[in-house]
Amino acid sequence: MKVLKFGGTSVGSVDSIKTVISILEENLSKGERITVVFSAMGGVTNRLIEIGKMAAAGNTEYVEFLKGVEERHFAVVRGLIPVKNQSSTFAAVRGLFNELEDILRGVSWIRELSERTLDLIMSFGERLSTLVITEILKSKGVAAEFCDARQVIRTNASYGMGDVNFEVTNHLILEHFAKSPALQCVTGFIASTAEGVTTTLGRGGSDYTASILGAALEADSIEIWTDVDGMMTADPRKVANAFTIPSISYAEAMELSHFGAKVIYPPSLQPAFAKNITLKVLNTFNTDFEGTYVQKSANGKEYVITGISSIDEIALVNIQGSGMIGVAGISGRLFTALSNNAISVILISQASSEHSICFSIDPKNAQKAIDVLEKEFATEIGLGHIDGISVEKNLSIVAIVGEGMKKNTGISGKLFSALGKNGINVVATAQGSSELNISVVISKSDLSKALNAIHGVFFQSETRSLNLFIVGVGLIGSTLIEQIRNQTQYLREEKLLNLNIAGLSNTKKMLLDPDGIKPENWRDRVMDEGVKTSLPAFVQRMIELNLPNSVFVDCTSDKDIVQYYHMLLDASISVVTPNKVANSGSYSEYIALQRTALQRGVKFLYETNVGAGLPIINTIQGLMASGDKFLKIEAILSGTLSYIFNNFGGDKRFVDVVKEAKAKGFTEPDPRDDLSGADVGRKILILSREVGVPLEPEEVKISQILPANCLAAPTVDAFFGELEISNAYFADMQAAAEAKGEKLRYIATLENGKATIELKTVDASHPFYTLSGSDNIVSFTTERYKDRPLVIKGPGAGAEVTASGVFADIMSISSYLG
Ligand SMILES: NC(=O)C1=CN([C@@H]2O[C@H](COP(=O)(O)OP(=O)(O)OC[C@H]3O[C@@H](n4cnc5c(N)ncnc54)[C@H](OP(=O)(O)O)[C@@H]3O)[C@@H](O)[C@H]2O)C=CC1
Ligand SMILES: N[C@@H](CC=O)C(=O)O
Ligand code: NA
Repeated sequence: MKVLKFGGTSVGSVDSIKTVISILEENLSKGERITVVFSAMGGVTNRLIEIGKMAAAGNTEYVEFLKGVEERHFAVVRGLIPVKNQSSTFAAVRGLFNELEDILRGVSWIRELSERTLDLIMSFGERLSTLVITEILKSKGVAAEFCDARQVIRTNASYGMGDVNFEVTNHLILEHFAKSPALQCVTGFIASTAEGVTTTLGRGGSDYTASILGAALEADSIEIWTDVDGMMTADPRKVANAFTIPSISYAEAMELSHFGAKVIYPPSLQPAFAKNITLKVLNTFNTDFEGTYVQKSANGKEYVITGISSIDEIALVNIQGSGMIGVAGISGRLFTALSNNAISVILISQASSEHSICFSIDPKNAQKAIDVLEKEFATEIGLGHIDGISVEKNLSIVAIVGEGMKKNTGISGKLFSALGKNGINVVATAQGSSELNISVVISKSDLSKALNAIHGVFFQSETRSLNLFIVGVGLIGSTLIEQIRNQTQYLREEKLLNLNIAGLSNTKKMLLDPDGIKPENWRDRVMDEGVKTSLPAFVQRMIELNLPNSVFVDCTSDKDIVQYYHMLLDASISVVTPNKVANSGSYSEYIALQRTALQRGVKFLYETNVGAGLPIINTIQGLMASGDKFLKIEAILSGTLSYIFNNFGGDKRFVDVVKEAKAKGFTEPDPRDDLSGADVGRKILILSREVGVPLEPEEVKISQILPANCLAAPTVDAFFGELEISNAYFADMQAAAEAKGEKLRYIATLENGKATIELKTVDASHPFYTLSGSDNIVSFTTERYKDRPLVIKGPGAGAEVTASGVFADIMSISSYLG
């Protein structure tokens, strides 16, 4: 035998009632013994309260409102009962409305709406819906019977939330059901006193009715039919990845619902839980879905936590003072005073120093709480034993819930690390010794970010998102987007990672979309929907969006963009860049960025600053972290110059090889940066800093390979013009080297704290002789690699290798964020 309860939305319209009827028919066709409880049609209870208040205020417009309610019920009768059977139901419905009209007239005469009268007014909602549905079932030949719960559920006279007398109630239920073999259609939410006065069951009322019936009748299960797919791991309006919890324990359901999950109200299901009855939360609008099973203990737990719940808005009250330390009874007095004034406390936290106690409450009680406590502790405040009482608003609570936390280590670590890595400050925290719940108080503006970040780390088999904001969609930026496009499926399937491009910009247009810009059509979207670029606006919007796991990717060579890095890192947003500007400015700037990233617990990654995708920076950082000491670095760090010296000669003019290098994507956006040695200068400067030599840019000694006329060229076009007329200069240089059987190499060296860059010729015995294409080569002589240096060699420029280095940095942030 089972009890089914249908909520307001399930019985809210002709269509939804049709579904309800088919669910009932299916049960009956299987020979199930069932009892059904109905809520009022969706919105009707609130409407009746409104109408009652209007009547009490003498506002006669309530009559119109009441007509609207009546029409909704008539529409159901017309829609679902055959014409020949309609008149008796219309008459019965009308009869109830006549009664209600009389009551409301009385209310409007005496201008008074007591809780007792309001309970009576509200009772019409369930009486009407249940009456109509019973008649529909009867018209379909089902042996159904209307059961007014006031006949079987007894409460005391606490109007608004009657206290159930279970002894009498259970007896009445058993008696009624013993003599009524027909399908009982029971009004939810309502009950009566022993004197027959109508009462209601308070929050979660119809669920309570189902639970009381289920427990009394020892049902096998209770089905709560609602309008969502069961209980979810988090509020789906805030966490797009939230999913239905298949199985949950009573205790977990209690904890989750305490913090806002409104699907069911488990305290009202206590009678069923006490009898160990399985509860199923099912969706009337998705009947095939399994829903959530609520049982004594949940089965087949896949995750260590069961769900995350939250309260959007709370106030945190803090009371502190040295006079509280070691003094017994302070908290007793505090909470008694609050309770005497009906201020309910949501969370409490006290440090073991006993210097302060903080607790959270509904913000609407904040002032009252202060007044109450200032009065209670007036003497202590006067004597200075208590400093005072402060209140902080605009806060939210997030709680992770689950029996899996019990005696399992690392869970709070995981929670706080997810918050920390996303720059979310924890204002207060509480964990009960039941280990069922860890709650944190955070700023309200971080709520959605916190929920998503926590959901991502605890429910790892779901796809996590990394939100990318890419500025610079030229050669490297656009290649990166293409690589992301090609990897989307692999990352989703194999790494459960969704790279969400949430922002894009070039110098002309920018587009931010937290829902994502697809790599397939980003050009069109930026063109069509983009607005005029403003970097400050881009960065500000990013910070405002406050998305979890955000990464800023700078694929420009812009000098001014760097000023935003600090702001971004400070807002706990990681930065990835191939742009060398930030790390090759002043040493203090370089160090400041490293420190900010470290302090904020986010990443600033720039592997492609040197040698494009070759693992040069990572190798140095690994060696440094493990305590190695660098004695010497010798390197070819320009893909462009490497390519030029590997391909120049014969009948190829120097200028043409430079143009080829540019066309192959090896050069800087301005190729003068490569040929002037500036780019290599920046790279050896960055390497110096990475190995602990704090050089300034002007300390790098660069010997020029360009003649003065090329260096002086004011524009890129003019520069190419000067290269054309200087061909003999380069040809002579090359010929001289060839004559010796040697090759030209532009070599950067760091030794004894000094960085130099020189054009040298190397013979066949030199390790740098055999380079080809755009190869870079770096030779590290360290204390551990002293006799034979550690050498890294390979293509050190080009769109694909650079973009893939940027991609790898992005992936390492994804692993870091967990
Ligand atoms: N090529 C290579 O092998 C390597 C390159 N790098 C570095 O990669 C970076 C990008 O190089 P590359 O792709 O060739 O350069 P491109 O000139 O092709 O692209 C630069 C992009 O940045 C945009 N941009 C520039 N300034 C701004 C700004 N202030 N606001 C918004 N957008 C801006 C440009 O917009 P618009 O299109 O409107 O001009 C363009 O989309 C450089 O820093 C380079 O040093 C690093 C390692 C290797
Ligand atoms: N222009 C650079 C690209 C990589 O940083 C080079 O040629 O090496
Ligand atoms: Na690199």
